[in-house]
Amino acid sequence: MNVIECHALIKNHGSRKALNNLSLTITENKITGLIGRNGAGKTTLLKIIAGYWRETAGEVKVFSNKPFNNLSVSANTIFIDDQMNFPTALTLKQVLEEAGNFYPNWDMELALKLFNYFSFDSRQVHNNLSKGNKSTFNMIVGISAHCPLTIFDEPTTGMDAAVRKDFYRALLKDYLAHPRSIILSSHYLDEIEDLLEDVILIENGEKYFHTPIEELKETAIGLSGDKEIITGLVADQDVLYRTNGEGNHSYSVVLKKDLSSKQIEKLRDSGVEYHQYHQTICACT
Ligand SMILES: Nc1ncnc2c1ncn2[C@@H]1O[C@H](COP(=O)(O)OP(=O)(O)OP(=O)(O)O)[C@@H](O)[C@H]1O
Repeated sequence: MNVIECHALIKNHGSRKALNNLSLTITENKITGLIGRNGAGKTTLLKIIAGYWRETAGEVKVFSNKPFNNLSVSANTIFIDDQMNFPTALTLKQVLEEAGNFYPNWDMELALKLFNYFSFDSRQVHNNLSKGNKSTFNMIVGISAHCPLTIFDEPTTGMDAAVRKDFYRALLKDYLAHPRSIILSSHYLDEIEDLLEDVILIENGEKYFHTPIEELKETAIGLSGDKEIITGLVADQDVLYRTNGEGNHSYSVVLKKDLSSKQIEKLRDSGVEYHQYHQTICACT
């Protein structure tokens, strides 16, 4: 079943085009990574999918409904980011208790387990938490809600490396027990690649590729350097993504990995940089 369908989606923020004719389909019960550099349009896309923002043009369907201001979509969706606010009069523990009234699949046992594991104090209030602890608490809400569509927009802001690792482990463990549709946006594919089934790369509001992660791992390499040399080298290759910065030496491509060792040697001799796929994508940030 398709959980999300976007067709020719456009979103303008004033004169700025944040999404530009973007089409994609996400099927149910998958963890999908949404990758792109700053300003690529990730948050805009996710807020439209979550029903917070209305598209300028094109079509978006979530659970077969237009998501903007739609009660059925919001009952089945949770959107976690670092701007989340909770009532200031409630302690963290009370927030977890109240969440059970909002989310029909709320797993209080899991919420309390994670709450204790990450050493939260039940009397604390959300407003007074550090940036990293806010993200950690938000993530506990996001996982424990067991929403059919769970969206994490840059969920690890401020978390240190150990907590990020624990979060990804907790998310994967819970997803395996309770499969659902999860979208995880990040600048860093290498950090989340072990969780993902599919990856979507967007750039300048457009989709560059949407592919199973295993396929990407097996088949992709990145090249960057002189545009003319690279264009000549990849003329007969299956290019997944290309970006054309300013000047001759900022051209990058991600392509299917069927270069011979001779070709790779030639690349290095000609000054073209050769990377594993994720290093090139991460370098976009
Ligand atoms: N509320 C807004 N008003 C005006 N412009 C906006 C607004 N939100 C986003 N934009 C613009 O839309 C474009 C896409 O921004 P968006 O936040 O969706 O990108 P992103 O990929 O999530 O970036 P980041 O990784 O930095 O969070 C950017 O050019 C941004 O400046």
